[in-house]
Amino acid sequence: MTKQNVVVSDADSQIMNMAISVAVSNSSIFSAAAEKPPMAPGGYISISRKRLMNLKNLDIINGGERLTSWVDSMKASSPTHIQSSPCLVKGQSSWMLQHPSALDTFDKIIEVSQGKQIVMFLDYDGTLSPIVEDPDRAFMSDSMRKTVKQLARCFPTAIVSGRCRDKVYKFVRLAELYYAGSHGMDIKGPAKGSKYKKGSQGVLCQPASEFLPMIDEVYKLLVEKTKSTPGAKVENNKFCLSVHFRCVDEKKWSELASQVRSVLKEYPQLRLSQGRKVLEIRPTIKWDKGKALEFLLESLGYANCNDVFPVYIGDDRTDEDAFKVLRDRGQGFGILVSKIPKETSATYSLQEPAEVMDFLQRLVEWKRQAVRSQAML
Ligand SMILES: O=P(O)(O)OC[C@H]1O[C@H](O[C@H]2O[C@H](CO)[C@@H](O)[C@H](O)[C@H]2O)[C@H](O)[C@@H](O)[C@@H]1O
Repeated sequence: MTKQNVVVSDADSQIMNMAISVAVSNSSIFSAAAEKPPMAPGGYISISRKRLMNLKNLDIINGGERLTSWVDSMKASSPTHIQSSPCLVKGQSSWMLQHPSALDTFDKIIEVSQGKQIVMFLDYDGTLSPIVEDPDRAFMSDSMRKTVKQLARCFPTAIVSGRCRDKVYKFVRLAELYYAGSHGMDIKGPAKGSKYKKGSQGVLCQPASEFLPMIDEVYKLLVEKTKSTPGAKVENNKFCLSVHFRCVDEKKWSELASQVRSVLKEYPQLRLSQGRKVLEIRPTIKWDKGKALEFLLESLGYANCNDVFPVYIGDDRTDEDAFKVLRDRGQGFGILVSKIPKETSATYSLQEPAEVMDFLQRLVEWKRQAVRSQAML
């Protein structure tokens, strides 16, 4: 297995020149000589954005893909493979022009939201809490909790997470928020204390409830199957499952992919996608974080409404569904939390949870100031 740097050439939009290092094996992507792209200057391999997206967005239905594609995708999504290079720095600045910092453009953002109701959607892991090795210890700081609490007093606010709703609630511990767990497949309104609460606000939506027994069954099978792979961790997120490989030695990723695939091939009703060093398994129903966002806007009374301004902040591929919805609606915008250039439908960017907190605090400050000014009129 050889390691080579890959520069993503973006013929269509010429946006991205990000450099990632991919361990190139005899994968389906690179195996056929005719399919090998020519070497670009500087020893980089140049592949088209379309091909990279095929690799990155590998949405593997019931294990039909070649195993090497799984492993390539796991590597391509792995931050440990990102290396600094002049090309990356250049790519970073051109990407930042396309996706400016939401902090630097704060005044512009406020200007376009004028007269509209801002509604906030916040992903959890990597957005409100830093990414850590142990998923059970992804705690949110007290200052972030305080900020989100203040935010929810100013705007309707929802947490949209891949985690099961109960677990994300245990981390956030704010009853006044909307929660959409299991990648939006489990939505509940605020228990108390929200002026944006509508009706009784119990469970609002569980579109995958019939999959519960299957998810439980597959969870047990995956735990059993992957127990021989050191560091692998299967997380039951109620309507979906996560197989973590952050703590698995890279040499064992192929073994883990093979174990997961052997279980999933018996369950064509489930599909697999990828997050940050995690394989995500969920029902094949047409429901995702984007649909959850639309459902929540509707529940809040903002369906077909022109004066709403939804803002979605997230760091993961699963957040792209919500970014796309906002793009397509032409309402509000998405903010991608990332230190590195990524293909995204988000409009703006923030580097890390600390910057997310700064941005949320500025929103709160702006709103308070606006209310004060209004009261003085
Ligand atoms: O939608 P999110 O709230 O971002 O949830 C996506 C997954 O997040 C968690 O995993 C990620 O964070 C962990 C803790 O920092 C990290 O160890 C892991 O590598 C990341 O993938 C969560 O554990 C998953 O269940 C969620 O699906």
